[in-house]
Amino acid sequence: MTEPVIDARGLRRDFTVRTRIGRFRRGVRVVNAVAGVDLTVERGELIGYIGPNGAGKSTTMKMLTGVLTPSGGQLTVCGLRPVPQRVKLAAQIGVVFGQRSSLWWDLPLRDSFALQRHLYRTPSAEHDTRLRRCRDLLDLDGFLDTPVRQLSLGQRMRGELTAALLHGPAVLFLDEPTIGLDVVSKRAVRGFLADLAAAGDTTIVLTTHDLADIERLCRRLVVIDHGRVVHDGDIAALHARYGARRQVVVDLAAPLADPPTVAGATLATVGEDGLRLVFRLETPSAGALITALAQRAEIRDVSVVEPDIDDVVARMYEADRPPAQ
Ligand SMILES: Nc1ncnc2c1ncn2[C@@H]1O[C@H](COP(=O)(O)OP(=O)(O)OP(=O)(O)O)[C@@H](O)[C@H]1O
Repeated sequence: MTEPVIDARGLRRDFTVRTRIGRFRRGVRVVNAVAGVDLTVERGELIGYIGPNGAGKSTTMKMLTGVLTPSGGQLTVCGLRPVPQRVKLAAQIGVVFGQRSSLWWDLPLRDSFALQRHLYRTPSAEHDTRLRRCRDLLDLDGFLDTPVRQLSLGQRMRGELTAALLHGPAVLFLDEPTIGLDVVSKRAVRGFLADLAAAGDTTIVLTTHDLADIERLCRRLVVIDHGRVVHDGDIAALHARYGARRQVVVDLAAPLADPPTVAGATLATVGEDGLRLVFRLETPSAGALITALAQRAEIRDVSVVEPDIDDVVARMYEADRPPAQ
């Protein structure tokens, strides 16, 4: 068996934070930002690394990319120890962190990419092939000659993704790559990542709060909360385990005095005019509910609303918390 691309055992990172106690005294408090994470990622996998604010996602990403030294545990990425072997690791990984740019602000994208090639000493033919592919798939040609500071956020993000891939990394780390992007750029970025994942050569670790990113891209979700992994599996298993409910929104032609009771569906709200009913589904299928309603009333429209990932995470959070004393 080949070695996993990412292998973390009991990975920890603490921060010591100064606090004020009363008016004059000061104390220190230790924050266990990452509190013993086990994570194994095989070559070619795409994982979603998700969790509520402050869960420890960015801290983990910083350790995986060699920016932060772990406080404990064992960690290898591409067989390397990220901090001591940071220079070697840089050749193996690509990083897109929303707040930081790897592009030169005053240069056109085209020149940033050329500099990138020199920095990484990428052979021209390889560089040109990869750039050609990114130009096509991310539709870069309209703004290749525009200075980076004049690009829209969506254009810049497409440029950042290209820059992260031109040296042919084995692993791509993406922190919120679609946050704040316009619809066209979001679609371009998601489509591009889906293709990259399907090709199977690049391992991708993605943190995001965007449900559409997760549903479109992540077969495997690793959920972290309070610095610990609380779920590692697919999205269906997550929904099943934490009982997030889909909703069925039904618009009727006329109000219905006494909506039918159907096993597996609970009437959650009725619109003010009585024309819109919202049901919470306990079972995977909305079929029985729609059939029962259609026998009693004229249905104008039906839509099924998937549970929000934040909702799932919130439930998970409640489930793991000890009951209030
Ligand atoms: N440099 C630091 N000094 C002190 N505490 C820190 C530092 N960096 C992170 N923390 C704390 O560690 C915990 C985890 O933070 P982290 O940024 O990793 O969370 P996150 O899951 O990425 O959150 P978000 O979704 O809001 O970006 C938080 O309680 C945060 O306040």
